[in-house]
Amino acid sequence: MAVPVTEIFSSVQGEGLLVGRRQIFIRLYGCNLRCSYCDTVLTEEPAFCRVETAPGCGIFEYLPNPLGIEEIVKVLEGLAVGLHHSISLTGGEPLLHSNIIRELAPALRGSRRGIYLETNGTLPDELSRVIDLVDMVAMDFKLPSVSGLPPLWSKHGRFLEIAATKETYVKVVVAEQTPSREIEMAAGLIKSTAPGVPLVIQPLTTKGAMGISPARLSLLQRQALKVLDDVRVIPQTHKLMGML
Ligand SMILES: C[S@@+](CC[C@H](N)C(=O)[O-])C[C@H]1O[C@@H](n2cnc3c(N)ncnc32)[C@H](O)[C@@H]1O
Ligand SMILES: Nc1nc2[nH]cc(C(=O)O)c2c(=O)[nH]1
Ligand code: SF4
Ligand SMILES: [Mg+2]
Repeated sequence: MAVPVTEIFSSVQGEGLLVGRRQIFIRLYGCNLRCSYCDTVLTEEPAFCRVETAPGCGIFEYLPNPLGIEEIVKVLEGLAVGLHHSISLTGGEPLLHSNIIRELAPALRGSRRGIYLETNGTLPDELSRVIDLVDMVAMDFKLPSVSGLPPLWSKHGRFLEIAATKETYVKVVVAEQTPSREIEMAAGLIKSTAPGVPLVIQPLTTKGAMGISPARLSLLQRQALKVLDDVRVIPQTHKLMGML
């Protein structure tokens, strides 16, 4: 199986409910969306996958794309997979490659808690093909005010129904211009679909700084707490630490 991979590295999960956990990140190439704020997406498939030779050293080796599954497993062994909480499948949008994940996931053994899928929450049919093979799902709801995308609520709703059969949470990236009604929509959709699922409000990061004032952030959390029990505000902590 040929896997187009942007990078593989060992780091500390910087976002969401698993913040602080050690993970190996496998970043698959390609995305079905173009969020205006995206810190990651590439327009062209990279000729090489970069692999940090030791965590945090900033020195990379380059493996020609696409990679084979055995090659990925060897990289994981080199990164001491057994010391890691979990393996993050991210991107881009990893679910663009649901057929690859069906072969790859069973080979990704040796972490302590299995596979963590980081996804934009818009490809429910693809999720249903791999949900039995992953252990945790971190899904975004894309808010039009920040993403610049059209509303995606019905896709997010169908996706959350499937994700909620596993350990999951919803993340929304917010900025100063995010209106209360978008947070209310997000909270309301969780409440009506899978009411126990936590909501993480993640401030937009631009040029290393937060794209929202403390007052606005606090207001958005209070709005969501009127609807849901578990609403947390967590910034992108890996960027504060200068980690990958
Ligand atoms: C790069 S995406 C990859 C996974 C998937 N495509 C998605 O959007 O969830 C990982 C996470 O980073 C978030 N993100 C990307 N750029 C960001 C930024 N500038 N500030 C805050 N969060 C950002 C996304 O919203 C998403 O939650
Ligand atoms: N440390 C760290 N944590 C992360 N959480 C989500 C990330 C992503 O880009 O998917 C990410 C990332 O790129 N690095
Ligand atoms: S869905 Fe994720 S990877 Fe794709 S553009 Fe949006 S933030 Fe970037
Ligand atoms: Mg990232």
